[in-house]
Formats: sequence, C-alpha cells, structure tokens
Amino acid sequence: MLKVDSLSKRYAKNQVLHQLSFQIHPGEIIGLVGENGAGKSTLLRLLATIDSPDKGTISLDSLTYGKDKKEIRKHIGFVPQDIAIWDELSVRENMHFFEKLSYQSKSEVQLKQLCLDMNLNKWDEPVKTLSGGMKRKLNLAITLIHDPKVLLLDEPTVGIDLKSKKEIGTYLWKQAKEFNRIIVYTSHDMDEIRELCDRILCIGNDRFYEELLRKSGKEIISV
Ligand SMILES: Nc1ncnc2c1ncn2[C@@H]1O[C@H](COP(=O)(O)OP(=O)(O)OP(=O)(O)O)[C@@H](O)[C@H]1O
Repeated sequence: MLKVDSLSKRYAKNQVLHQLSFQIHPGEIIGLVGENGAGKSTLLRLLATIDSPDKGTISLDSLTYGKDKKEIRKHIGFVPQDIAIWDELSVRENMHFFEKLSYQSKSEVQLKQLCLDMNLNKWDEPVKTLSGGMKRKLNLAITLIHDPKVLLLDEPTVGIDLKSKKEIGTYLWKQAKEFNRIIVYTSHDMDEIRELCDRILCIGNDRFYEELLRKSGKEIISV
C-alpha cells in the first residue's frame, strides 16, 4: 500500500501542497486532477522520490521514503511530462539501454513483448521517426522493464489520437488489474479519467473538477 500522511510542499512563498493524506491499494488506478499549477506534477515528483516534501511522510508497504529511498526506487516507474528517450537510437536500442540501467534483466523477447503489448511494432525504427503517441508508448514500455509496483504517469496521453489513448488506457488497466500495480496518473481529459480510474484525487483550491466529477459516481478523494 502507498500511504501519504500530512504531506506539504512549498516553493519559496508558494505553498503548493498542504497536508495531503491518502492511501492507495495495489491494483488501484488513481486519476490525479486539478487546475494548472494545482501541484499534480509536484505530487508525482514527491511520490517518485525525485523531490522531497517539507513536511509529512510517504511509505510503500514497509518502506519509508526518507529512510529507504534507494530500495523504494526499485519499485517506482515514473513517466514525466517530457518524453525521456534517445531520439537517434531505435526502439530496440532504447529498450536495451534502459534495461541495462534497470534493476532487473530482461531478454530481447521480453523487451519486445513489452512494446508489442501496446501495439508498438517498430522495433528497428529510429525513435525520431516515430509519432508522438508511439514515443509515449515506448516511454511507458521502458518504465515497465523493472516491474514496478507503482506507476506514476504525468499526462501519458496528452496530444495523442483517440485510438492510441484507448490502447494506452486498456494497457494501464491491465497493468493494474492483472499485475496488481498501483497507478497514479494525471490527465486533463475528464472522459478518460471517468472511464479508467477507480478513484479520483482532486487537488488544489479550485473545486471545479470535484464538482464536475462528482456526477461520475466515482469515489473522489478530496484533500
Ligand atoms: N522547481 C520549482 N520551483 C519553483 N516553483 C515550482 C517548481 N515546480 C513547480 N513550481 C510551482 O509549483 C506550482 C505547482 O506546479 P505543478 O507543475 O506541480 O502544477 P500542475 O498541477 O502539474 O500544473 P499543470 O496542470 O500546468 O501541469 C506552480 O505554481 C509552479 O509554478
């Protein structure tokens, strides 16, 4: 279980997150919504151990973020908003490069399968020739190389067509329900959030999204 308790973060005088508390169980997909600047990316960075909170604690099962950071990183997969892959290398070369950096070794067949599962079948093509949606799929496949317990995705479907969005959605759903991964992801597409998420975490001072999503029947975590 991922447990967040009284989490606060400020940048200079800008209090971005104030005493957030919530818990997420294995297999759950959580949609993180809020207006621009509400602190969604900040929260994801804290959950990804890339940044540290000013106050509060985060734990994953029996591991505590401050104390067990190195061990926790083995269980986290993070896809930031900006795609982080090597443009000049092929899909295959990217998968192998990141496999070398990861905590687990995977065979060529396993690496290729991670891509095929998302209908990404451009194994030998240079990444620079792929569309934006294909690059997002590759980024996601890379994140899954080390079998993370927690997947943190910052707008994984932004700017991509409806078909690829659906494919990524189906893929994420499978990752949560079949492999019991925790998924936390941000999106400004409320239809997608309503369709895919088990629960919705609304952050920021503006209650607009909370009001909008309340009718969806999904459980809202208001913090
Ligand atoms: N490294 C930083 N230094 C200073 N301020 C920052 C930093 N990172 C974020 N902020 C500020 O924190 C606030 C929250 O930013 P964040 O990127 O987390 O919002 P967001 O909800 O993800 O927004 P968006 O929907 O636009 O992506 C903003 O006011 C932003 O300017």
